Amino acid sequence: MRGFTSKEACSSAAASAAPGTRTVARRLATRARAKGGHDDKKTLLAARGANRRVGVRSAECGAIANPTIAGKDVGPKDAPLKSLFPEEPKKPAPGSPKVKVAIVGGGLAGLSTAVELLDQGHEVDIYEARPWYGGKVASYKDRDGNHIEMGLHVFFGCYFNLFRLMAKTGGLNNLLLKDHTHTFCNEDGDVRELDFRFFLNDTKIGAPFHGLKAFFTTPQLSVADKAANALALGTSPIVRALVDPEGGMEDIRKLDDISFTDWFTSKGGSMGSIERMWNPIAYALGFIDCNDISARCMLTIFQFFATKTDASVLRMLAGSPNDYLTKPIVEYVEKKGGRIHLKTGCREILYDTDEKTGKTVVNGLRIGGTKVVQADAYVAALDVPGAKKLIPQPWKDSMKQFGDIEKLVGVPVITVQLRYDNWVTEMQVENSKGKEARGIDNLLYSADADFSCFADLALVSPWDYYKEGEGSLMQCVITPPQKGAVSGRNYFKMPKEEIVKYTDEQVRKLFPSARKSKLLWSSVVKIAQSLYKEEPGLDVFRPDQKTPIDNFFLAGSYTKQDYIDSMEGATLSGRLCASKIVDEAGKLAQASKIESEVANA
Ligand SMILES: Cc1cc2nc3c(=O)[nH]c(=O)nc-3n(C[C@H](O)[C@H](O)[C@H](O)COP(=O)(O)OP(=O)(O)OC[C@H]3O[C@@H](n4cnc5c(N)ncnc54)[C@H](O)[C@@H]3O)c2cc1C
Repeated sequence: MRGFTSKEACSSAAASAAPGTRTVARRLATRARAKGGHDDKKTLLAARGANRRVGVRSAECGAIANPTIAGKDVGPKDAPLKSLFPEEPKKPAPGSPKVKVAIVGGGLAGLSTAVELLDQGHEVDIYEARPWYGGKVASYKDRDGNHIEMGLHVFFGCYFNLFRLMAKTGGLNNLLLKDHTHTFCNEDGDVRELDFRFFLNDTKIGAPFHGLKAFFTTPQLSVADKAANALALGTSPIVRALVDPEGGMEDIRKLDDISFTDWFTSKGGSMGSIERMWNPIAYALGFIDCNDISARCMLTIFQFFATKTDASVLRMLAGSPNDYLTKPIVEYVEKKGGRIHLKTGCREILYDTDEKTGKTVVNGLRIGGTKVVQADAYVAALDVPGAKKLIPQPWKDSMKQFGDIEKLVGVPVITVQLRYDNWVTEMQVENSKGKEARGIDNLLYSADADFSCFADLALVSPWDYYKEGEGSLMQCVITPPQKGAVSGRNYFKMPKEEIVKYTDEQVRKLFPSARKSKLLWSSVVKIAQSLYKEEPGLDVFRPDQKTPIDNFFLAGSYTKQDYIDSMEGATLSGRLCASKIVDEAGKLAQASKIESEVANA
């Protein structure tokens, strides 16, 4: 019936420790809120400590706490590949040229670009179309004070660039460590783990052995599927990556033309593993299934999981993305003199093309209605639909790098929040102490629902989402929303009430405790084009951050970088973009014609 089969004794310790400590954390956090939000630092810090204790207890019973995630310790030595963690920029020499940079887009990529440029002493303005910053990782409060998120965000242990950014801007302690397991929820409370916790005589056993242990012991796959899995992954570039990570990645890049299903089954992998394990993971990574996702995308992640012990550990924000992820970054930008202009979308890129040389130079951005702003360098830190719309058609027609962007598409996704009066993931877990109730404080996957990944925000991110007297706040990511993974329903066309009805029905199908619970509140966020669709053959069309136009650059998770479309990819793209601007600063300053911001009628 149920999971947690490996290490019952360990589950028992976690079960007895976690709810207790969580309750303390919740009470303290609630008290802090009651005392006027987040101003009562002492109480909040106490809550923070209580939450950390959940991680500490978990570590004692086998989950891997990552002691290197502590600001100063995050560095290239931890990154799986050189290409994933650019060198730290050198301190600018006195008198080195400074440039003024206009960044369009206030998502993580735009913010990351801004932080890097400001740290190098350059001047930055960010122009964001929406009334809030953060892009796809944004959240805002509705009229009743509920935090509405663009999507459920999970942090893998290999987010070295994002951890570096969060450490720099003071937000790293806002991440809560989860048990080192990946949890699959099947119908009727049948929860099964892929358990990376591996200790022999109290010695932590790391990569690749913890991964092998996880895959060979998981009850989510049959013995036959495990054997087929071993055959397929055992002949993959991951094996090369174990001794030669850069070489392994080279081989993985070559697998962009084939879907994960085609590659995996050609190597002897079974459809059983695809259906019960890899599809939910593919949906969580790229919002598409294994038939649609490229083998490169999946194997990139597997490589990190296989070669770095803590790459597969999950962390989640202590509260809403706005308060605990983007706000510290924005405050850092503003403290360093950067300016963020919200509700200030860029309508048009203004440029001149020399008829003789064919050379194009950007000379301004049309912002809002009629205002024009000028800078030495311009960055489009946009999502795929935003970039397609803003980049001038003549550029797409004449410069391949811009034309290629038209070949990329965004995938739709729907995020549903459901607030219950009870703890819906609470399970009767049987272990050496008997039966006890346990809520699941981690990211959850399911092959039995139209939402393939989800979490109880009241447990995983309690500082904003735990509410005294109420229960779970399930945040469910419906992928693919045009043909629900299990039901085939077209959610995108449905009104909100119907989406909520079907999502709630499926929560009840998965968790028996949900069947006794009352749905109190719900919200639905639809994004028609979110991540770029990582289907076979498209990686080659991702544009570099440097473009054929000397004073125009690109950033964004969809641009060329060795990570998948993600928060880490967006942050990395910002670092790459900033370093390319810094490299060109002398030329850009010399070529600059701007004197001040001009307003044109
Ligand atoms: C539902 C969901 C769940 C996700 N879960 C995870 C996860 O668990 N882990 C993970 O790592 N990643 C996750 N992601 C992916 C992650 O959120 C993105 O990869 C990342 O945030 C992209 O950042 P970006 O800055 O490149 O793009 P965006 O966040 O899209 O930012 C682009 C910005 O440009 C602005 N803009 C567009 N046009 C204009 C214009 N003309 N003028 C001014 N501004 C403009 C937009 O308003 C937006 O703010 C998830 C995404 C979604 C949608």
